[in-house]
Amino acid sequence: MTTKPERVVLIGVAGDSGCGKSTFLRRLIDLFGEEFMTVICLDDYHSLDRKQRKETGITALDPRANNFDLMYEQIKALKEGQTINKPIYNHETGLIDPPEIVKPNHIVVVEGLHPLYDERVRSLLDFSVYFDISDEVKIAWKIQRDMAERGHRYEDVLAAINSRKPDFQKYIEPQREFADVVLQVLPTNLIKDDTERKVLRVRMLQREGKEGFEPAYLFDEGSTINWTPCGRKLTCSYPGMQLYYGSDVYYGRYVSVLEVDGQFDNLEEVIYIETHLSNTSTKYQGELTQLLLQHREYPGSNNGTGFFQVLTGLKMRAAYERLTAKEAKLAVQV
Ligand SMILES: Nc1ncnc2c1ncn2[C@@H]1O[C@H](COP(=O)(O)OP(=O)(O)OP(=O)(O)O)[C@@H](O)[C@H]1O
Ligand SMILES: O=C(CO)[C@H](O)[C@H](O)COP(=O)(O)O
Repeated sequence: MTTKPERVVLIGVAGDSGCGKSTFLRRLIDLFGEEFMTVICLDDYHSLDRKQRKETGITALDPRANNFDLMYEQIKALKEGQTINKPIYNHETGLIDPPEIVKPNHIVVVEGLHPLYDERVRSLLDFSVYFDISDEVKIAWKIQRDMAERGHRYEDVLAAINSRKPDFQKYIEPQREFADVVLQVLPTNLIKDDTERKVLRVRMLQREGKEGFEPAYLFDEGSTINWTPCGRKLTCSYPGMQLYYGSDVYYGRYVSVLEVDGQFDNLEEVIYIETHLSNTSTKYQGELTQLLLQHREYPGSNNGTGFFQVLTGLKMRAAYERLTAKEAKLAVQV
């Protein structure tokens, strides 16, 4: 940590395992800097260790396997500027290790399966995102990672995903109702019966009416836009690229929707898309493209997943700047 924060800004990053949360956190570090930001992984609040879960048949996704009272007390304490003694869940051993000291920081990110599940924890968050990856894409990503990097067999990966599904639908997925931004990753509409899942359709749902959050839009705020940017200024090989902007109702609330279907052939050309977006919360024209280019090696940098992850990060930075400026103003008035 650099200096003692006047105001701790709390960010929630929710989603199932293997949905791109770690990649997103790396993008947040690019924006805030490692020193300025502390990440709390909510797996550390598992109250049942691996053996206990196996014995009881309760999964880690089930609230009964997690200590929400402690989670709330400790996140609240951090937000109030206090140091906490946080438990640690050890993924290597499956055991709960002795706790560690965590100091408050300017930005505290709470990431994992349940940041929006408990009403008390949720109410502490200043900004939140939910990673909503469709089953088809989740399976493709998990199979690619677990087979290539962890030596798992195809059938085992599939069985693991299926065994988590009932609790995922009961306890994890419903949290998307409460997120300020939902990033949906779906199969492309550009290829009929695509099975490779390399080309993706990505949607960024931005909550309307949240104080200080101005959703990004394409061309004209409030309109419905379908845009095919391929041509002289954007190189698109097969199957091309399609953008959409419009409004929708999501869990009974208005959201602004931005969508990118397809992939970028040349990342430098993303600037062309960026210049047609407004309310991006960038500090200069081209910053979004620059941030993408900075880590072109991250998964998804060449499609809507990377693009919208960066845009969501910029919205979080804007929230941080607004909240800390407000705090500073109040301090001057006192
Ligand atoms: N945008 C993307 N495009 C393609 N593959 C991706 C993308 N994001 C993530 N993946 C794949 O999914 C894997 C998991 O991503 P990541 O580690 O960011 O997710 P996570 O939610 O933090 O997972 P875990 O909780 O299991 O650590 C990556 O190794 C990569 O194979
Ligand atoms: O969904 C998860 C969050 O990352 C894990 O499955 C959960 O934390 C249990 O971990 P492990 O499988 O290592 O015991």
